[in-house]
Amino acid sequence: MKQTISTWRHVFKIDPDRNVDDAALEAICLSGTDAVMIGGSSGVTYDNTVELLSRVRQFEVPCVLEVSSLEAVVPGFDLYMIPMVLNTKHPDWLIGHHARAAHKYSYLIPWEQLIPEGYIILNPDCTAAAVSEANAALTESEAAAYAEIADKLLHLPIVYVEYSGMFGNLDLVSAVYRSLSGSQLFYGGGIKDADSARLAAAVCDTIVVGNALYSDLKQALSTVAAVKPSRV
Ligand SMILES: CC(C)=CCC/C(C)=C/CC/C(C)=C/CC/C(C)=C/CC/C(C)=C/CC/C(C)=C/CC/C(C)=C/COP(=O)(O)OP(=O)(O)O
Ligand SMILES: O=P(O)(O)OC[C@@H](O)CO
Ligand SMILES: [Mg+2]
Repeated sequence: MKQTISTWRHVFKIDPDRNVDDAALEAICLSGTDAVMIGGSSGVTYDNTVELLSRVRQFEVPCVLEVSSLEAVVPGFDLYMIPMVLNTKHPDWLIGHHARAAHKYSYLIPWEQLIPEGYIILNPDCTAAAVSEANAALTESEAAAYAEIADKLLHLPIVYVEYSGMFGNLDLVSAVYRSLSGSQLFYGGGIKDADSARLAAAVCDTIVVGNALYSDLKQALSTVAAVKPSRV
């Protein structure tokens, strides 16, 4: 299925390292979300990714893999989102792992299905920040400067402001949004209900909802209608 991400307003991110029962997965996939993204920053394996993909594939919703580990790249997704951490202290997380992947597997890589994401990680306590050695202590204008480089110099299709596990500083997100002219802004972190979804959606293009699926599914599902026009 040919995918376009530019119309996405809402994405659910599900973690292969966490349990989701069949009823919950059905509700997520039939919720009207624009896409299901499979990913996590730890405990993601080939086996748990294949298993989750095959369960999601019972439904029509677009399903994309956010690659965080080379060992867990599984064929059969609609798209592969490739995080590049802009505010890392170590070049491995910006481009080093990626270059090693290309060096080893270039002939296997379906390049037209890969979409790079310029990550700006801002919750110092999340696993993704620890794994990728992110400098999460950025001011509003510093974060906007990273975004501007991603957009105007690197021409990345996505800038992803990541507050995984906490609701972010929306003044900062808004400053990032204003600095972009071409990149699509994804925001994720601490969206748990319709109100927080609406607030975040006002300052980005696409919201990503993850943890709330595991803490209060009903409230998490309500984030879809909060940001997407209702279907007739
Ligand atoms: C046919 C086919 C598909 C063949 C395969 C071809 C192939 C090998 C393709 C790979 C191409 C490629 C360039 C891969 C990149 C490899 C790689 C390892 C890149 C590094 C990615 C990265 C920067 C990871 C750091 C952590 C991070 C930013 C993860 C993003 C996801 C994220 C933030 C999840 C949130 O995690 P969660 O657990 O929910 O939350 P916490 O952090 O709070 O715990
Ligand atoms: O899990 P939450 O806090 O909703 O964040 C969503 C996503 O940005 C995580 O990568
Ligand atoms: Mg995780």
